[in-house]
Amino acid sequence: MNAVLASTNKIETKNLNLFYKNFQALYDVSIPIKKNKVTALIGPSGCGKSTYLRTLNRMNDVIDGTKIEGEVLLGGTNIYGPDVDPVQLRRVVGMVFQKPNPFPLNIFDNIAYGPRIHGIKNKEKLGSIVENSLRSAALWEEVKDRLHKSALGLSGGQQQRLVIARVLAVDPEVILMDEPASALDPISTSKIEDLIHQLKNNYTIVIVTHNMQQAARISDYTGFFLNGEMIEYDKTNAIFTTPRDKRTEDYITGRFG
Ligand SMILES: Nc1ncnc2c1ncn2[C@@H]1O[C@H](COP(=O)(O)OP(=O)(O)OP(=O)(O)O)[C@@H](O)[C@H]1O
Repeated sequence: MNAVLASTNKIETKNLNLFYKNFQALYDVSIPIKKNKVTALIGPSGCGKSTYLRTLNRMNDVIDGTKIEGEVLLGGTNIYGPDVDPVQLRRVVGMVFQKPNPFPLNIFDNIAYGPRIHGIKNKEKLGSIVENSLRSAALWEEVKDRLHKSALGLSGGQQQRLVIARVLAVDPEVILMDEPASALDPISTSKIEDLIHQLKNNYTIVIVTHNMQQAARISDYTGFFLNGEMIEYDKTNAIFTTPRDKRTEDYITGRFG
């Protein structure tokens, strides 16, 4: 079997079309997203990467006038089906944005926020979720003595790891990241990249990035988007060394975008 098709799919999008009112932003996008792998989405500005990412946890639902056709299967279930609760879905498919967005609360309460909403009240249980999530996000050692200080006092890179810990605290299966390191300095970026590498042992990760070196460094699979179409999807190494489509080659060699 083709190596690209060999490992298990965590999410499959099938013939996805997305419209913002009369404007079509995605055309017939089909991608198999592999379990416990990092999939990078690359392409020039405005080609639909973030739009596609948002279809994976129905974040586009909150944008007025959005219409979607096709299927997004998560473990075989269409997430756009009538029985799916988008709030529950977003627990399973968490999201991290470009700018870290901690709540104006202390560090502990930022992480405990989601578990509390999902009904966990027990102090000890919350304490262990907070500690485990911060450990998994490689932040525990830096914040363990200031859990009751404001999260807004952390550096940008620490805030982004806090946001990742907040996502982990509700026990997701998939983590979507929209340019999670583009607002960070090189050292913080490298910490986030190391963290992504760790996290894929337990989670499936989809990341939008403008940085092709980053895509090459951290991802197992890469999808190249152009004008709302997914032009080419393959193992990252193949995309960067032997792209099949001339447009992919032009993009990765810097001829446009
Ligand atoms: N809420 C919206 N309403 C209308 N059009 C939108 C909306 N969001 C995005 N678009 C349009 O959809 C297209 C795809 O945008 P999208 O943000 O998904 O691209 P992108 O590849 O993520 O871009 P960038 O790399 O610059 O973030 C663009 O033409 C954009 O202007």
